[in-house]
Amino acid sequence: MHQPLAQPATVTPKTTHHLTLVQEGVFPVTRNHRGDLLEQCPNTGWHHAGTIQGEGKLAGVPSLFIRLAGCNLRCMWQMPNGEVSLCDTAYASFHTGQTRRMTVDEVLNTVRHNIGSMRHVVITGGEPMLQSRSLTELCRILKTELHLHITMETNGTLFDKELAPLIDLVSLSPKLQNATPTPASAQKMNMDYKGTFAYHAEIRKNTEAIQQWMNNCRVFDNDFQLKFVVAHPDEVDEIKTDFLNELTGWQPSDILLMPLGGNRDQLAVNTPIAVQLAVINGWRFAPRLHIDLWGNRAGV
Ligand SMILES: Nc1nc2[nH]cc(C(=O)O)c2c(=O)[nH]1
Ligand code: SF4
Ligand SMILES: [Mg+2]
Repeated sequence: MHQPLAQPATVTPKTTHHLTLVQEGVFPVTRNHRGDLLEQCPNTGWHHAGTIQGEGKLAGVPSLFIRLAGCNLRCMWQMPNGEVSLCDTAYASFHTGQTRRMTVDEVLNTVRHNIGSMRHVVITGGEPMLQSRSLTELCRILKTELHLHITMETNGTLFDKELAPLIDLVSLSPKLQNATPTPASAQKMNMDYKGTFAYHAEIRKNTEAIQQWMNNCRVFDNDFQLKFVVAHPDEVDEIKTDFLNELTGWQPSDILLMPLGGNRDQLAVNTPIAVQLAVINGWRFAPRLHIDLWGNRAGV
């Protein structure tokens, strides 16, 4: 059962902004923003808060996650075997029926009551940059008062110069052509191809915004990673031509290949492909440890 440990005091409001999160909001947690113990244990199945970062340069590092709702893209991948793989967090990006509005103070207090010995928070989505003004207020306090390391996962289509200095590791995950819905893939998922899907191809690539993030990292001594989802060897040509050749100031160790797949079966197919392509090009392979551990469960 939960240990009756002394809890940090809930801090009185100092902030003014709100954030729109998914239902689980800050995860995995055992206490709410007031410090009360929750009845249910987190989706990890553990009786304590926290998980490990499953992806990227900091894979394996104990972390708390903050998942914001809404995304400016609607990704859908056609696997080489014809299967369609939807965004692994579609409930956060475009099936956002159940969201949760919290004040920045409520988010901060939830972090305070659950952070324990962890030193890392990961802000993810959906696309967190759609709420960059509120995020700036949140991150300023996460850094100045809680002294936490902040990773932000973003699709790299948007930049914000106020927020950038506050992000210790910006995890840029630009989307390749393979992520754009097609009439056939949308139909397979019983979704309407029209409307926002049509914008995917237009807005998914913004190398100016990516370069601004990378330049800011150099100025403020922060780090970045360029994380590409792959399922097919041809995608490496596109990564080089459309992204790496247009960008300056990266090293091979900043380029990560992550296998396409939101569940264990899809990952099992695409992991050997991503590993081989990483080895051939001198880049890194990025696992998805949370999917290995918990499958496609949310809030882990
Ligand atoms: N443990 C864990 N690691 C993660 N790394 C990136 C995640 C994401 O969904 O953005 C994620 C996630 O949802 N859980
Ligand atoms: S950009 Fe990321 S969060 Fe948004 S739809 Fe694509 S995979 Fe999902
Ligand atoms: Mg993700």
